[in-house]
Amino acid sequence: MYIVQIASECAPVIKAGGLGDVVYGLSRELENRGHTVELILPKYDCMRYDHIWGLHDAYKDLFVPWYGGAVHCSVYCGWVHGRVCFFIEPHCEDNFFNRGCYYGCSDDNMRFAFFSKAALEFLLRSNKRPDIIHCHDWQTGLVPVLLYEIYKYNGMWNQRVCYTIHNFKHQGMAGSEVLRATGLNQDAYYFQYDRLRDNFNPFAINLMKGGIVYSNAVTTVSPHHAWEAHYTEVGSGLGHTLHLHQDKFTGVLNGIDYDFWNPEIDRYIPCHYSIDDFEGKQQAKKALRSHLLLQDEDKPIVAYIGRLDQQKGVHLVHHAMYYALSKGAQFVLLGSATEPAINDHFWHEKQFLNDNPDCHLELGFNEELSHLIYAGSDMILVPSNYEPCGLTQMIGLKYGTVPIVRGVGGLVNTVFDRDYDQNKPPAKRNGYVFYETDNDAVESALGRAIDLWYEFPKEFQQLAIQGMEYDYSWNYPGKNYVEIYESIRHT
Ligand SMILES: Nc1ncnc2c1ncn2[C@@H]1O[C@H](COP(=O)(O)OP(=O)(O)O[C@H]2O[C@H](CO)[C@@H](O)[C@H](O)[C@H]2O)[C@@H](O)[C@H]1O
Repeated sequence: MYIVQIASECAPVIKAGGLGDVVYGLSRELENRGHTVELILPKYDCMRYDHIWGLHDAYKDLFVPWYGGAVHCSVYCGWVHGRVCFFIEPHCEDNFFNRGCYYGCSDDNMRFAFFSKAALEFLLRSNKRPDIIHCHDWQTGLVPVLLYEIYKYNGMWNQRVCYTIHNFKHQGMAGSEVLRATGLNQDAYYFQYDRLRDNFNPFAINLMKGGIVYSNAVTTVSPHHAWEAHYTEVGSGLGHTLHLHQDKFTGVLNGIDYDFWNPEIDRYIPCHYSIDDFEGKQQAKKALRSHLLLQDEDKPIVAYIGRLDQQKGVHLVHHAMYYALSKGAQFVLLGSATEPAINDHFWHEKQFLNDNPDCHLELGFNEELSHLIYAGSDMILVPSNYEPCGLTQMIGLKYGTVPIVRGVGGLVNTVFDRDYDQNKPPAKRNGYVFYETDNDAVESALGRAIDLWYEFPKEFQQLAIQGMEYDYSWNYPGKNYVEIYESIRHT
C-alpha cells in the first residue's frame, strides 16, 4: 500500500510530545512491513534541521487556494532517519510556520487549516495518489473534509482516510472564516450538527469533529481510552459524535520505536544493558546523578518526564516529589509548561529545592537528557488526570524503570499492579497503579514501590525485569493499522 501521513509533528525533527513519536514510529513500522510511506509536515523555522538529511526542493511553485486567491508555497523533501518527509513552506505575510514555536499562536486554527489545505493541494498537483491518507489530531481534522468535499471532484476520488485522535482535549474550534479561507464556504451546510458544528457551541465549527465525521476510520491511541472517550466526559463533548460513528471508531494501543528507545543500543546513555545484563542500569544511574549533581547515595530515583499541564496531574507530581523525598528517595523532573501559572509554580519549586542534593528539576525540553533519565531512574511516575495512551510508562518499562501510574486510559492497558492486579499472574505484573486523584492515592502506590526497593531489592529488580519482558514495540499496532487500512481501502 501507498500511505501518506499528514501531521503537525514527526520525531525527532518536530516533537512537542507523544504525537511526534507515534507519527515517526508508525511510519517506520509500516515501511518495515513493505508499504510505501511518505510524510507531509509544516516547514517550521524552529524544527531540528540537524535531523534532516538531504533537504532539497521538491515542488517549487505550489499555489494553494486561500480565500479568493492563492498562497505561493515551496515544498522541500528530506529524510528524517530514513523516512521521506515533505515540508511545506508558505510565502505569505501570515508567516504561518515561522513563529519560533509549533503551537500556541492565536491563529493556530488558520495555520493548520492552511496546512491541511496545502497538503492536499500538494498531493493533487504532484500527482500523488496514496491508497491511504493517515492524519492526526485536530490540526489535520480538515483533511478528510476537504478531500471529500473538494479534492474528490478534482481527481482524488480513490483516497481513503484514517484519522487518529491523540488528545480529545484540543479540538480546534473555529469560526466561519476557516470555511471561507479553505474554499469550503457554505456556512449553512457545514454548520449542521451532523457535519462540523460543535456539539455545544452552535456558533463554532469543530475541526476534530470534522475529522471524525468525514474519515473512513477513526482511532484513538488505546482501547481503554476509546471506551472512555465514547462513554465518559473524557471525550470532551465528542462522545455523541463517536457514538454516531461507532462502527468506524476503535482504540489501537500505540507502540514504542525500539530502535530509538532501547537500553541495548541507546546512543544517549553511557552504558548499555538488557534483561540478561542488568548491571549497566547502575552505570546509567551513576551517570544521571553525576549529570544532575545529585548526591551519590544508595537511594531509589523517582522520575517524572512530560508536559506539565492539567492533563498530567501536576498537583500529584508536586505532591509525589515531596513525598518521595520524605521517604528517602531522590526525585528528578524533566518537563515544560505552556501555561504561565504552572510554569511559574515549577520555577518557584526549582529555586526552592535548588540546594537539595536529592532533587533536580529540569524545566525545558531535552530529548537527549530524557534518555538518560529513563535509563538511570528506578521508577517513573505518571499520575495523569487522563491519558489517551501514554508513552512514558512504556518507555520506562523498556528501560527497566518501574511505572507508577494512575489507572486511566492507556495506562490501564499497559501497567499491571504488582500487588493487586486481578487479571495477571504475579510473574506478569509490571508496576503500581492507583485510581483516585488525591494525595493519599499517589502515596499508596509510590510508598509501596519505595518500600519494596528498600526492603526487597531483589524483588524490585525482578519487577523491573518483568516490565522489560513486555513487547510494546510497533509490531502489534503496526499490524492493527494495516488491517484498518485494508478494511477501508476498497470501500
Ligand atoms: N520536557 C521534555 N523533554 C524531553 N522529552 C519530553 C519532555 N516532555 C515530554 N517528552 C517526551 O514526549 C513524549 C510524551 O509522551 P506522552 O505519551 O506523554 O505524550 P503527550 O501527552 O504529549 O501526547 C498525546 O499523544 C500521545 C501519543 O499518542 C499519547 O501517548 C498521550 O497519551 C497523549 O496525551 C515522550 O517521548 C517523552 O519522553
